[in-house]
Amino acid sequence: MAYFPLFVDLEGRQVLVVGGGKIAVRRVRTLLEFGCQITVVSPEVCEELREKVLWKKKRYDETDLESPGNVGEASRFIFVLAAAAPEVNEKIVCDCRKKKIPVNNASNRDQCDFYFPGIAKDGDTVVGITSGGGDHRLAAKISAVVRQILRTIAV
Ligand SMILES: C[C@@]1(CC(=O)O)c2cc3[nH]c(cc4nc(cc5[nH]c(cc(n2)[C@H]1CCC(=O)O)[C@@](C)(CC(=O)O)[C@@H]5CCC(=O)O)C(CC(=O)O)=C4CCC(=O)O)c(CCC(=O)O)c3CC(=O)O
Ligand SMILES: NC(=O)C1=CN([C@@H]2O[C@H](COP(=O)(O)OP(=O)(O)OC[C@H]3O[C@@H](n4cnc5c(N)ncnc54)[C@H](O)[C@@H]3O)[C@@H](O)[C@H]2O)C=CC1
Repeated sequence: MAYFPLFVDLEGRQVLVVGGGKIAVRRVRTLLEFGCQITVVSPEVCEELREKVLWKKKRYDETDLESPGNVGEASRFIFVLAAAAPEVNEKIVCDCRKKKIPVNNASNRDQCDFYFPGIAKDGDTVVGITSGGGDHRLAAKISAVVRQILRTIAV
C-alpha cells in the first residue's frame, strides 16, 4: 500500500540523528531547512555540522533517547534517524519501539516507521517523493526533475 505524505511542522522540535557520515550529513542538511533542533550522536561528525547541531561525541546508547536537556515531554524527540552501521541502527530501532518514538533505519527499509523522502523545496512549497521504499534510485531521479521544475517556475 502506498504511503500517505503527511506534512509536519518541525519548527523548534527535537530530532535525534545517530551517525555522522555521508547519509546523516545529507539528511541533517535537509532537516535544518525545516527549523528543527538536531542532536547528533556520533564519535565523528564533519566540520560543516558542528556549529549547527548539538553534537554528542560518543557511541550511541539507550540514554541518548532521553530529551537533550532532560526537560520533559515537550522537548522529547519527535523522531529518530538511525544512520550508523546496520547493527547499531537495528539496536536503535529496538530501543525506539520500546519508547514509542518514531524511527527510521537508513540501512533497512523494513525497519522504518516513516521514510525519508526525496525533497524539492522552494520557500514554503515542498514536494516529498517516495517510491514506497522499493526503488530509492527512482525517488532520487524524480526528485531531481521536480527540483528543476520548481527552479523553472520560480524564475
Ligand atoms: C527506503 C528508504 C528508507 C529511508 O532511509 O528513509 C531508503 C533505503 C535505502 N537506501 C539505500 C541506498 C541508497 N539510497 C540512496 C539515496 C536516497 N535514498 C532515499 C530514501 C530512502 N532510502 C528511503 C525511501 C526511498 C523510497 O521511497 O523509494 C532518498 C530519497 C532520500 C535521502 O536519503 O536523502 C535518497 C535520494 C535523495 C535525492 O537524490 O534527492 C542512495 C544514493 C546516495 O546515497 O547518493 C543509495 C546508495 C547507492 C544506491 O544504491 O544507489 C539502501 C541500501 C543501504 C545499504 O547499502 O546498506 C537502503 C536500505 C533498504 O533499501 O533497505
Ligand atoms: N537510506 C539511504 O539513503 C542510504 C543508507 N545507507 C545506510 O546508512 C548508514 C550510514 O551510511 P554512510 O553515512 O554512508 O556511512 P558512514 O560510514 O559514512 O557513516 C557512519 C557513521 O556512523 C558513525 N557510527 C559508527 N558507529 C556508531 C555508533 N555505535 N554510535 C554512533 N555513531 C556511530 C560513524 O562515526 C560515522 O560517522 C549505513 O547503515 C548504510 O547502510 C547507505 C547509503 C544510502
